[in-house]
Amino acid sequence: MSATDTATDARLPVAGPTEVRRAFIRLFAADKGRAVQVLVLYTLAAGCGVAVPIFLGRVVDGIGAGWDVERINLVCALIVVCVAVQFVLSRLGRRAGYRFGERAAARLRESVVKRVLSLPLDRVERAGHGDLGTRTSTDVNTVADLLRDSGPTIATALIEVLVLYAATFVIDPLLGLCSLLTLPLLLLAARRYLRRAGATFRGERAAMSEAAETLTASGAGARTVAALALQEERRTTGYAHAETMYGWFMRVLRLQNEFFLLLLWLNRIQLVLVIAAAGWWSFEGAMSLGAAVAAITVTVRIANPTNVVMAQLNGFQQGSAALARIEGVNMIPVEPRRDRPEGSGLSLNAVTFGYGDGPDVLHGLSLHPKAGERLMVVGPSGAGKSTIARLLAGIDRPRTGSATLGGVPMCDIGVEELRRHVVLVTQEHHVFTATLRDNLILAAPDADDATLLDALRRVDAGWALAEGLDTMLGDEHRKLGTAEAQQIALARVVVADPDVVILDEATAGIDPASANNVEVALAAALAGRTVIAIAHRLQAASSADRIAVVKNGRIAEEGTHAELLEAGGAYARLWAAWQGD
Ligand SMILES: Nc1ncnc2c1ncn2[C@@H]1O[C@H](COP(=O)(O)OP(=O)(O)OP(=O)(O)O)[C@@H](O)[C@H]1O
Repeated sequence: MSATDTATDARLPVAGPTEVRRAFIRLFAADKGRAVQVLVLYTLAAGCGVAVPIFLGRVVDGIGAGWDVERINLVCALIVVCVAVQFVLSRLGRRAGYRFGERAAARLRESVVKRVLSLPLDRVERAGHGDLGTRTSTDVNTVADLLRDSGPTIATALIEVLVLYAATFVIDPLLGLCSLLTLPLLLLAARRYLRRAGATFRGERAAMSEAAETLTASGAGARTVAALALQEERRTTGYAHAETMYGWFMRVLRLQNEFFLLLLWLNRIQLVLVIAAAGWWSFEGAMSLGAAVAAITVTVRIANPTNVVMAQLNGFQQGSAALARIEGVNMIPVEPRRDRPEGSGLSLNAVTFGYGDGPDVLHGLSLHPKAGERLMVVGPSGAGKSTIARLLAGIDRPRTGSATLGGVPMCDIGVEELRRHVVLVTQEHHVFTATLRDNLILAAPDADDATLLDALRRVDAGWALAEGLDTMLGDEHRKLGTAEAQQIALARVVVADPDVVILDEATAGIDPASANNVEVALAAALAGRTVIAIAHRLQAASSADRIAVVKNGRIAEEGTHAELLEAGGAYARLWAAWQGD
């Protein structure tokens, strides 16, 4: 299988029409009261709107029948009242619709974030930041737009169309039938458009997602791209995705142009039919002039909301396509993780593991860190050290064998429970745009300021102590260097106070001299905990209780620094090479 195939397979699923329909129903059902309120307000507003041409027709007929001025004024006053009431009801409806949309969008946003957070980490990693990012931001915003703007607009216009058609029948049933003549064509055109638009919009969104993924990956891996001179390859891939995206945009535009031109013609044909019939019947005396005027005015007004409904179908299609992608996240099976460990003994028992469909990178490897020991895992690049760290932290599930905490398979333990016992610190650390206090307290929401300051002291973060816990961190505020951000990540671990800490090159971003200080301080802070340190630098190896040497996905040697030097094997060679460096 090619890399591209694997990348595509790793994409998150997209829900089908049934799931999307169910999701819409769920969103409406969650705020039924407000949805009904919006519907009632819009129907009453449309009723007031349609009364205007009917009263106008009465005035025309009344003048012919010799009504006095007072009577005419009274009906005109009624028309003014109808316009005013329609205005007020529409405003109230729009406001209620907006509130409904905002609340539904907020619920959707919360649920998708909650769901993403509950997904297995390896699944999230495989999906890629671009795809997940588009689903949790652009797609949620598109659905929010639909619920807040297009949704209420479609509802208003649809209700208005229905009321206007009903009014033509009330004025004259035959004219009502005339106005309905173009309706089958309109419905056929809309159905064809919706069918083609669904697939087109989904294609457009997927292309946008692919393009975003390429950009994000190129940006995130900029250093690797520069180091391996991959600029040309990334540019070509980027242009290819941009071209695909452009192709989809053009398809969308062509589809819309065809449809709206057809719509314009159908509107005109409908109006011509009604004017011709009303004119003919009124000249023949089969219909009053007032009824003809009212029917023509009503038909003229049908065109506008009909166009609004059709124009908003785009928003509806886009919203449905976006909701299909959001619901796709809900379709990823999440295995229940409810087991509780009995103790905090960590162990890898004859595990084999490989990434995705790739070959095994760990081959029947066993490792049993003892409680309270400082175990160092060393080995050449690509030997499998970080993979061991991921299995020990319960991020990945072994293909065979078992990774257990307190005798329970780690991937069956609830994530929150697991993190109370085992924390993995890598070189990837995130600083949130928030105060220093909020950044630290993430790990233990109940920790007081004294605990936080103590943790900062223990990781040698003098700068943080000097600036204070209220300092706002983030790119827009106090921007942290790599070393400072890493100290925050380490301080979080001290605050979290787990039984087992896995440090995967955790001090690699700090300059060697400072790293030593941080490591010494951290070792003191973590005294009594089980610490598994994965390191390239062998500097601290002599102080480890035990060293495990990994080679080609297997434990090649285990023992203390002195024992391994004496054995004269792989570790002795690594040590000699490192001393030489
Ligand atoms: N996400 C991944 N997808 C596919 N293969 C991977 C992935 N991560 C690591 N590998 C492969 O697994 C093997 C072990 O990698 P690992 O990162 O565990 O080694 P390591 O000893 O930590 O290396 P280093 O010291 O360079 O970080 C390597 O062959 C690597 O290419």
